[in-house]
Amino acid sequence: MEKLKSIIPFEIKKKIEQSNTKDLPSTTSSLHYFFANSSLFHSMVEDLTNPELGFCSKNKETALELKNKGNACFSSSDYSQAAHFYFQALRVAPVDVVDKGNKLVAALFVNRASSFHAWYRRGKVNTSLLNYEDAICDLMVALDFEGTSSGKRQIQNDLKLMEKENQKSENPFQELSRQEQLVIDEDEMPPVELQCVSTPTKGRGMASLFEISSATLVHKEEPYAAIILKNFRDTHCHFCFSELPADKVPYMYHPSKQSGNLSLPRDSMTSNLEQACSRVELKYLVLNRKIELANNLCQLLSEARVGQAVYLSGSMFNHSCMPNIHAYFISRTLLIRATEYVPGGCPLEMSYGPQVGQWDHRNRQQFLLDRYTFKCQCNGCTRANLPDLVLNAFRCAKVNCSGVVLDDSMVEYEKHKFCHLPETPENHSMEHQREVDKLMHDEIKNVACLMSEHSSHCREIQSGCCLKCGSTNDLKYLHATTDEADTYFRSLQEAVNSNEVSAGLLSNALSSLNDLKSTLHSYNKKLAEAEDILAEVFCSVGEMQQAIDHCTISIQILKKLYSPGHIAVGNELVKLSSLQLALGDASAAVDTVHQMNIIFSNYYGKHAELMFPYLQYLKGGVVHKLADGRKS
Ligand SMILES: C[S@@+](CC[C@H](N)C(=O)[O-])C[C@H]1O[C@@H](n2cnc3c(N)ncnc32)[C@H](O)[C@@H]1O
Repeated sequence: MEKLKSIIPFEIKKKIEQSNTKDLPSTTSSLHYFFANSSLFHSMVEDLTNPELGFCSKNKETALELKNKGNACFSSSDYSQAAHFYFQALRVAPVDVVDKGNKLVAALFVNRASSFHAWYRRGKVNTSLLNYEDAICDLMVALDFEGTSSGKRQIQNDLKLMEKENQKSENPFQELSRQEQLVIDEDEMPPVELQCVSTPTKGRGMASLFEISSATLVHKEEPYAAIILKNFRDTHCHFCFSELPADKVPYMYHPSKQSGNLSLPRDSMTSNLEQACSRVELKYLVLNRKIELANNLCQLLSEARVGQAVYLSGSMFNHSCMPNIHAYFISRTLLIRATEYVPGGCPLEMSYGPQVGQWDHRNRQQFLLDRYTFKCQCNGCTRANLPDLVLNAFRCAKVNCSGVVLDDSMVEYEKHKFCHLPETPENHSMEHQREVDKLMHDEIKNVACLMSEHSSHCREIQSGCCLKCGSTNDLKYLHATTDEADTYFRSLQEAVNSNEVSAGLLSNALSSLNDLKSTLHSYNKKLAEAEDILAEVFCSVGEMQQAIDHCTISIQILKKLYSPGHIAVGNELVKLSSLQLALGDASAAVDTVHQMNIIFSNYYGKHAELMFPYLQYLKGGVVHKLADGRKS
């Protein structure tokens, strides 16, 4: 009947829908005219009126014959045909006929149900043999035949699972995600039970009752829901978010690739690096490529945002601009690791983006307000800390004074933190942690002792006034000098990007570096950036020792701005070690790779090399160079 309904033309259906009783003669005659010319209609009428098969014509012999045909088909596993014969038999079987001691109609119903169940059973067997496509077909038939709603639900659930499995087996990247899963499964489980606690300024947050040592995995979670971002739909697996191998990616124009958001694929990076590391000649081209590689490697360290997901427990961790935990993903799994020793009961807080040492206080606050609509109340934003004091600071003009000089806007942002100096952590049980904190405290004293020793004085602190000795500095001159130096470095950076560095530009930049050193505080981030650009330039012209010297100074400043064990320092150490390897200084490279290893392990534990395979090549490069050195 449904088949018949489906062939009625749209116009007639519409006419019938919009009709009322007055239109009945016209609508029925249209229908009649249509069916009179339909062969399907005539064959159905014939079928229904055939005295042999008609509903009203019951015939014991025909029913038994059809039943036997059904049984034969059932025995040869042709369940579809068997069900068809049982169905036909039921139409003609008289209700009161008894066959082999049972009512024929009841037996036919049971047989028909058995042939439907046989579909279901065969579907299950196909599933266990991993023949998902066949299994799905079997279950679809079983679903059609199943009469009870609970049975239907059961089959529908089975079908859903089956379709998932089938998609996975079709996905070429499934193997890799399974491997990744193995790495995670074999790894340590979080040893600490975390607690959701209430905080005075940030709502609920997460903490551990017991102390946690650095590098400990504190949390692991699968997403509640996840979705891949539009730009990555053609290049990444929609389930595990991993990048598809190049030959599985359909070629097409990708705006994201054009704008450089997606870095080079990891595989090509590592093989290039491997090649580069194994070369002995220090040709300019090779060196140039190497620093390029190092730069690209560092870009790779900042993970591309491929998808978005909701993690129910993960979303309970609050933000801090001075985080003590680090979150990363392997496939869809969220992993959170402590990056420093955390005393029991202390909140576990990650960075939602900005960090002390990376951005100044004002930019961090603005970012968090714009992106997440909250005013940050973390320790980094409410208490004095060294990086915020020095990041953009000028140096005091007085000879041998290490104090910082702030301009108006820096003073405005720092002023309300002045009276909140970092507390000396008496309750910290770990010796190491106490020393780190003490060092930081001493450093603040060193650059801003007026504010740390006389908290009442802090409120009156003026821009241009050295926070250590109180002497006044000419802010106009300091700004003008650094602005001019900035322009030279910007030109140099542009020349590096377009491969057009000239001797003139380099010499201007070197004298500008001196200007910056004489005006900026020695931990100012601009100095680190200037040193970094110079390292790149010297590398590109093959002056490796100079490149290493500038890179080393940049790292020293970053260690003050962040902390010696911060991942930002680790990224720079990647560069330094590849420069040292290029120069053939194996023993220096050993030390750098060792430091780098500690940092990456702290942030990523056993997953460091899985996340950044090139770490292996840097280690391998060191081993090669050491072996070469022993031979010669
Ligand atoms: C992902 S939720 C964290 C859990 C949240 N505290 C709760 O009670 O459900 C992020 C929200 O926590 C609060 N929050 C997190 N870190 C904060 C911080 N450093 N300062 C102020 N509020 C913060 C903000 O309200 C923010 O929108």
